[in-house]
Amino acid sequence: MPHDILPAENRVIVSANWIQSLLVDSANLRPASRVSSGSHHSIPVSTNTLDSDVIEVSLVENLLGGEGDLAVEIKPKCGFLPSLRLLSDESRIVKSRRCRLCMHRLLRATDRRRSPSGSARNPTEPVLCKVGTEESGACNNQRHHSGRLSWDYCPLDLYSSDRQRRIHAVEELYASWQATSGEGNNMRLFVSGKAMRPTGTIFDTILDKNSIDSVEPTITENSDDTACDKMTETIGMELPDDMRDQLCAAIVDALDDAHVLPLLKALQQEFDPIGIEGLGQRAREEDHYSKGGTMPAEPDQAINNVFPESLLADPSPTELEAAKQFWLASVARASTLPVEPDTFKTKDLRTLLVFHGISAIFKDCSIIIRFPGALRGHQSSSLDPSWAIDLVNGPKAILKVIDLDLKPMRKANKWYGLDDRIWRNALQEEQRRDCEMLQRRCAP
Ligand SMILES: O=P(O)(O)O[C@@H]1[C@@H](OP(=O)(O)O)[C@H](OP(=O)(O)O)[C@H](O)[C@H](OP(=O)(O)O)[C@H]1OP(=O)(O)O
Ligand SMILES: Nc1ncnc2c1ncn2[C@@H]1O[C@H](COP(=O)(O)OP(=O)(O)OP(=O)(O)O)[C@@H](O)[C@H]1O
Repeated sequence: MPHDILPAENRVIVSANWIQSLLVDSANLRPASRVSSGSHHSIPVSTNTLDSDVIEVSLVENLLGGEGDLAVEIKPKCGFLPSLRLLSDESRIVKSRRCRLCMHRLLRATDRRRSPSGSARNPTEPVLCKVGTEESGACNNQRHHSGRLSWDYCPLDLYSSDRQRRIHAVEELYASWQATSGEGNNMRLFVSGKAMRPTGTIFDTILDKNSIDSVEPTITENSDDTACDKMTETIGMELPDDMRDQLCAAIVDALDDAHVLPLLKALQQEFDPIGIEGLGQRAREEDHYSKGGTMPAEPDQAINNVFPESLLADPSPTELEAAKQFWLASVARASTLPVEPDTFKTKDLRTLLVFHGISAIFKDCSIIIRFPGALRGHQSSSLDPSWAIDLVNGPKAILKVIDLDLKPMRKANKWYGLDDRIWRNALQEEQRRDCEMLQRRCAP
């Protein structure tokens, strides 16, 4: 990543006691399920470190800005379709036409529908993207412009070379902000450094879920779930259409100026040549061959531990350096095409898993775009009715990429299992919908 799109960072020495009390005080801001799921590396303060009085920490610039600044955080997610040759006959049916995020959103909707209270809370069903080819990018989403209870943000739109599709993607991200009452993670808006909700209410911090819940009683009490689980029927004030359009266009301009999306997509794709499904298949093959057997015609259904523990240590500095050299070599080739999947037959499974973990970082990172001084007539404690966004006369937007920390390798089995659930559900949903359509057509 070029340094100019990374947050400025300084190493500073602070009191270990102070860090410890900060950790304790902030502990309950983090959703319990996220703490217990073990999805993160442990808090980087070892017992040893706390034995000394001081500790070196990383101080990162506040990207949200201050008084009068408007900031937007977006999480673009995965922007490409997997190589079809390496998919099973069944998964190819959906993975060739649906992007991962749209299928995941559908899985969440299915899970909600099946949960006892889910359907009542979420009257809408998200729309699946349906792509033609990735190149033509004929993303055939059904568009929702009137109601903002649902959204159909598709990353393939955002990463597309067609500006209209990029604009549409950002509009749908904005719709996700509205439909999730500002609690979704695909788009967040900040005014003078404070998280904003569609009602126009400004909160001290979006991490303070308690204050959000107390102000907005329709938010589910289960406040540690993911974006889609937060869909409620509550929609408050939204920006006037002209301001919203101005904002969406300015976001696309900032993304384009920084050339950040093609870079993210290249990193995602280059390090994920065969997909988690292909990696699982390879692991099964290696397991069978090492036991002297032959592969069964159908892959077994034991999806939870497809990768053995021995392959899941976190990457060593040597492995990370090798990955960096691999990336630099592919940049030097200056090819716009990803490395052919066949090339990876020579790479061992461990290397491919490390690569996959690196790809996962870029599929899950976020971008903060700040428009300095964009808010005219804005007071920090309230939204003055006369406030307006001026994205034309202010200084240039500042864009930075965040959340680029390494994913723990032990998540690989989870990634495999989730991918399996995601595509199987999409397949079932397609079949169910086809079946319903047929029934409607055939009804006397
Ligand atoms: O698997 P996904 O696509 O659901 O991504 C997870 C994210 O869910 P999302 O779909 O963006 O709402 C999830 O986002 P939230 O915490 O739900 O906002 C995390 O970013 C998670 O990564 P990590 O455990 O924090 O390292 C992400 O997990 P990884 O797959 O990146 O490991
Ligand atoms: N430099 C920054 N300036 C302002 N806000 C930031 C900055 N870095 C992160 N944030 C905010 O904090 C949130 C969490 O940061 P980040 O995603 O990097 O941490 P994390 O440990 O991965 O948390 P989580 O698991 O909840 O995503 C971001 O979504 C963003 O809103």
